[in-house]
Amino acid sequence: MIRTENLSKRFGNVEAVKSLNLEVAEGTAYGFIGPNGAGKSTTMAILATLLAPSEGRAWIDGWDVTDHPDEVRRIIGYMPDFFGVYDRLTAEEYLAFFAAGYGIEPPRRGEVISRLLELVRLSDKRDAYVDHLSRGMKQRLGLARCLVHDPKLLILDEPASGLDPRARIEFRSVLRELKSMGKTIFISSHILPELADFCDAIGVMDRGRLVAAGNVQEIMDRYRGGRTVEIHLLEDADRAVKLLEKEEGITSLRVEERKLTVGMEGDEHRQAEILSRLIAEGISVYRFEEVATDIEDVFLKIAGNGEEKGP
Ligand SMILES: Nc1ncnc2c1ncn2[C@@H]1O[C@H](COP(=O)(O)OP(=O)(O)OP(=O)(O)O)[C@@H](O)[C@H]1O
Repeated sequence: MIRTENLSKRFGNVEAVKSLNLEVAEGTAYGFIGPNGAGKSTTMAILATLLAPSEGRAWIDGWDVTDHPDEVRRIIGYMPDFFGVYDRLTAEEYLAFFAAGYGIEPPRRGEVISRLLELVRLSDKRDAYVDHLSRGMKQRLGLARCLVHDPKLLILDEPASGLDPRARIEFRSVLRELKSMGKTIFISSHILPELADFCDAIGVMDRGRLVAAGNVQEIMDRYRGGRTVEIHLLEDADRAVKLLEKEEGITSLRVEERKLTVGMEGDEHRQAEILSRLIAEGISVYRFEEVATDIEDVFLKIAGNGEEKGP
């Protein structure tokens, strides 16, 4: 559904996207992950035919985005990271405006709008002014707007950013429904866990490059390395930190008040050794346990090593 070949975009001296080779199969929910400035929005705007690439090519469902923008626009629904919502319109009028823009004839508009409002769970807000809607509702209305022409592919740029947990869950459940309808969903976020359990595949961008791509589990296995242990203390972390900093094979150390999250090489014997050192030092440990590696840590590892790893 999406393919790019050496896709690049420069803004003056800034190389926002560097030789990107991406493939997204039809029907996939694909998470496009990366920190701020990684090049996600730029890539999405090129795929949405709103920006011209500096080099390389991109195809949507076989259509070249540069040569066939009209065909591409019929296939995609694009939700940018910021969009206006025409405050003086009701939800229904807002969608009617876009339905008209997409050439949906007036007799069909009412039905299309009802169906969309139901899908995004806003049927009861049909007559509400858009500026009276909560942020989560506005986002869902924005999603409905990019569905008016029943596109096969959705390109959603950080749709969940700024939403509270409940609004995120609601948004995600609408996305699940769209996925079950067979839509291909290309969605970006700078937070991997937010997408990991929803997406079939992910691509991680860092400084314009795709540094990892594949199914979530494969990527986790490839980059996990080592183990993570949580150590809970009855005292301030200073003494424990000093001790751990001298130990070999400690790959990361995060302190949150009296809890330490320690990335380390080695197996359970090594963990036992560390625990006995802490105890021998008189440090009051009341919990010491291995935890599943945080998916966010894996992401930071990938993104942090981006330049070296290559696609
Ligand atoms: N119109 C523009 N003019 C100049 N530089 C730009 C423009 N658009 C993007 N950039 C630069 O290109 C790089 C990639 O930006 P982009 O917005 O694509 O990243 P992103 O991964 O979407 O980040 P964010 O999550 O912050 O939106 C950044 O360095 C950005 O400053």
